Amino acid sequence: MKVIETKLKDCVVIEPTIFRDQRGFFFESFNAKRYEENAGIKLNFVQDNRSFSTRGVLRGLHYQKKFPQGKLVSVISGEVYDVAVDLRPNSPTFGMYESIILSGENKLQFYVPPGFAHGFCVLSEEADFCYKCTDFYTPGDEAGICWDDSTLNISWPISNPILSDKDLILPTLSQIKCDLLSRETD
Ligand SMILES: Cc1cn([C@H]2C[C@H](O)[C@@H](COP(=O)(O)OP(=O)(O)O[C@H]3O[C@@H](C)C(=O)[C@@H](O)[C@H]3O)O2)c(=O)[nH]c1=O
Repeated sequence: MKVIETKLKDCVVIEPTIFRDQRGFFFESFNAKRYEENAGIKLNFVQDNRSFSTRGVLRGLHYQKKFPQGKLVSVISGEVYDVAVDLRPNSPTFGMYESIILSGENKLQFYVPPGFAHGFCVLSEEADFCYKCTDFYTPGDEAGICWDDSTLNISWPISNPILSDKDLILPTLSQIKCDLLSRETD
């Protein structure tokens, strides 16, 4: 496996080693020992998620407040533009984002640490998306930032995305900044 650093502290891209033969391919999509030794991912994953979306769907940018989730995300089939935003107030890269194209073809994985917001938009006709989480989904703890926040200025490759009702009314980063800072001192 190859681990590629990003400009955001602790957020890495993983290129798994793919074994191909006449039958097709094989790869380890997770291995606790290797992912800790090579990519520094020490937290245990406790929940696996899968979502299916069609072209133009944008999910995000989501995070959990009291129970932050680290996410190891990848695409089984299709192609997405995936985004992580550093929301850790004490981080040198607070408020910055990283993006990557994930696809069934490139088989890349993106590790989005706890304390980040995460989202993606679908570039193919359909996308089958999967991710492991380091904490459980906690209804009521969910939060988000609007995808088109001008401060973040994310270079989304689509316009007029299809959003959930919940994602249509998310606040901006500046609107949640006080909340993030107050939680840091709790
Ligand atoms: C995220 C999640 C949702 N649900 C339920 C709640 C709801 O009825 C339905 C759809 O939920 P959502 O609209 O929040 O799904 P979605 O918009 O796909 O939310 C996900 O977006 C991506 C970008 C992430 O990073 C994830 O952490 C998660 O926030 O599924 C669970 O049961 N468990 C979960 O872990």
